[in-house]
Amino acid sequence: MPGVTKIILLACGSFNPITNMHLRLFEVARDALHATGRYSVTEGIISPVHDDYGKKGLLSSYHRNSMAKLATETSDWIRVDTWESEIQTKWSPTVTVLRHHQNQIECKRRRLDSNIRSEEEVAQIKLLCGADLLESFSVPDLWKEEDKEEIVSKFGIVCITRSGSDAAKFVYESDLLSTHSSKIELINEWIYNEISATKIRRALARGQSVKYLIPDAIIKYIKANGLYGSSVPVMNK
Ligand SMILES: Nc1ncnc2c1ncn2[C@@H]1O[C@H](COP(=O)(O)OP(=O)(O)OP(=O)(O)O)[C@@H](O)[C@H]1O
Ligand SMILES: O=C(O)c1ccc[n+]([C@@H]2O[C@H](COP(=O)([O-])O)[C@@H](O)[C@H]2O)c1
Repeated sequence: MPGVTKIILLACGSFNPITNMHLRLFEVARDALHATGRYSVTEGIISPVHDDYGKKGLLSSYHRNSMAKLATETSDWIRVDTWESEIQTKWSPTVTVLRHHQNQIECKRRRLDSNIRSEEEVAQIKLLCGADLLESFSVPDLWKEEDKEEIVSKFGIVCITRSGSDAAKFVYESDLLSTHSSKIELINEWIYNEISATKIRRALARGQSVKYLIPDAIIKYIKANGLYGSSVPVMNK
């Protein structure tokens, strides 16, 4: 459609484990982007971080990817991509992951070129994140300046505002982000909740229920593999 930009949303993170909140980010983003009439979201990609990221308590990418794949089984547009966590031999900066996926799209298009009308535009990868990830841009020495610049100016960011954060103020106060504010979509999640992977891990370690917070298939996987300090309940043995 003329004037409508095709978008692929890429979410990077630990996904340790993936929660309903992570999946919800994609749905909220797609609805809001479509409502603008300017974008068509064609795909969502979840890219769990490499084990070398070294965050405390980070489970192996094997398990994190398996759970994310189970969680996306019922989606017809969100998928898990393991290039970052399994093909790479070390942690990759987020800009490298974005570049990889943009290249993939462009290579695929070249392969299909004869079947595609030349004026048809190629889909653009955008970083999908929560406000906490955007706000981590201000943590000293965490992100390289040139990476932040490339992420926001070349790819663009779709940020879902998490309760208690003030993403608009954060963009205003950052020279880099406000210069490129046309490349940043801030989307309000009105039906917000406080599900976080940290709280899920904590509940599991305490033997508390996480039903309705993460998909049932993942609860089953976690229990079956004894992850996060959970154990198989006696009656289910
Ligand atoms: N409740 C939430 N609202 C909005 N965005 C969220 C929320 N929870 C996570 N995200 C976003 O999901 C993406 C991946 O999250 P990630 O797994 O790294 O963090 P997390 O769920 O906060 O995990 P942890 O609790 O282990 O730090 C990030 O962009 C993060 O900002
Ligand atoms: O590219 C960077 O410099 C960079 C710096 C800090 C974090 N990231 C990415 O941001 C994500 C943060 O995940 P988490 O679980 O620490 O919130 C993860 O995918 C990291 O690879 C990326």
